[in-house]
Amino acid sequence: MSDLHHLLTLPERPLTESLYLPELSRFLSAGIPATYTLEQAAAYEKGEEVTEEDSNTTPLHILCRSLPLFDAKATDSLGKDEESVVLKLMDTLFEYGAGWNFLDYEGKHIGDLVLERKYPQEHAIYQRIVDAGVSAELLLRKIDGGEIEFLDGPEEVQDNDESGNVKDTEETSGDATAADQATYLRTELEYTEDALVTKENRDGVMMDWETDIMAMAAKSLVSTRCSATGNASEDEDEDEDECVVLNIGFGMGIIDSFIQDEKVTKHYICEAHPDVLTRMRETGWFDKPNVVVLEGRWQDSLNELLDQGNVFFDGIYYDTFSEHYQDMLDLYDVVVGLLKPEGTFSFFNGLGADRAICYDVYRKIVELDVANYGMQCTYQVVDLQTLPNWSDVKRSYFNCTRYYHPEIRFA
Ligand SMILES: C[S@@+](CC[C@H](N)C(=O)[O-])C[C@H]1O[C@@H](n2cnc3c(N)ncnc32)[C@H](O)[C@@H]1O
Repeated sequence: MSDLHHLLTLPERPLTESLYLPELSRFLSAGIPATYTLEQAAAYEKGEEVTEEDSNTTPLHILCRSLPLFDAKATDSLGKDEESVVLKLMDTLFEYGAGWNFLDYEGKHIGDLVLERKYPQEHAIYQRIVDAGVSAELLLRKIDGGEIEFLDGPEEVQDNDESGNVKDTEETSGDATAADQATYLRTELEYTEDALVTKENRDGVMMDWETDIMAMAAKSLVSTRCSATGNASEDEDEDEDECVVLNIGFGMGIIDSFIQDEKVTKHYICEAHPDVLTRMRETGWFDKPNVVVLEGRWQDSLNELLDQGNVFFDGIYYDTFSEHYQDMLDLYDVVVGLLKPEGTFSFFNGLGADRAICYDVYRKIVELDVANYGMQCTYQVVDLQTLPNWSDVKRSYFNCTRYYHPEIRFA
């Protein structure tokens, strides 16, 4: 282990600035990279080369792994002064270019390690990593000139990892359905008892563990205007009190059934996949008196509605498949044009949900992005009672125990 790495094992307590900070700065200003990994140090000692496949146990990993367990009552837990030293060490490492998104020799992210040491997600040390992630992602966007390579997952992608229902940005060999919309729309789908999957690859397009989330989302969409208890359509002034809702992505129709329970005046459903549209025909969705089905991709149908200029929504929900965060950014442009001033926009939030830290980074990114449109995003945080069972689908797309349900409204 190099001296830099040893320093970050926090060998001496209590942690003080004078004990740690000048020493760390000395190493880094002497040219040791803040990303210098244990693997590189080991290879150097043996006179070997580090291969690309090697893991990346960075100085930040060593620091996070070495934190005392968080326990407010324990005598050896971090005091406030020590916490501030740790934050300064992190700041220094980030200033010198430490990456926030590497996986160490156990496939762990620095965020995972802090949580493993029992620090709560609200803790300043964990939040420092979130902030680093947000800054890095926003910077990457600028550097890429708008080509967003957004949180494809940390540097090494494990089996079974995938970002959520903007359902992934990671392409895997021989399977582009989750990554490429055109491929997905040509792919045959199959409805099973509790899921909608791609027939050949068994990619989960929609699964019924999301039912409680869909119920909550349906309530949000009608929250400012109407609900089953206060049926707006029976009011005298139709225009004033009508409640018009749009759902983008039918899937298993779970949210649409909940929306129907709310007795909305008009319920638009936008769906692009031919197999799903067939299912909707077979199950009577085209015949429901208050349902308008917009066939085709939202990118086409919703722009037509915008051009029409006479349909506005109290609630808009977005939950598609094989789209990327860039698509959501495009959608914000449409949402601001179609949402009524007091309306609610929400979406299935699987953004970065293959890992708690990435999920927390996305949580903030969305807040910042919608703020650019004069909108505010608030989250209901829900402890998931039913965790997904991935045995029948190829890859999981949600690995967190808490769900952040977004409600976005004009501020
Ligand atoms: C995850 S499912 C939606 C599940 C739904 N929320 C439910 O409660 O069952 C995603 C759906 O979005 C549809 N979809 C994907 N891309 C789309 C697009 N660009 N426009 C419209 N629908 C799309 C898919 O065909 C699929 O039916």
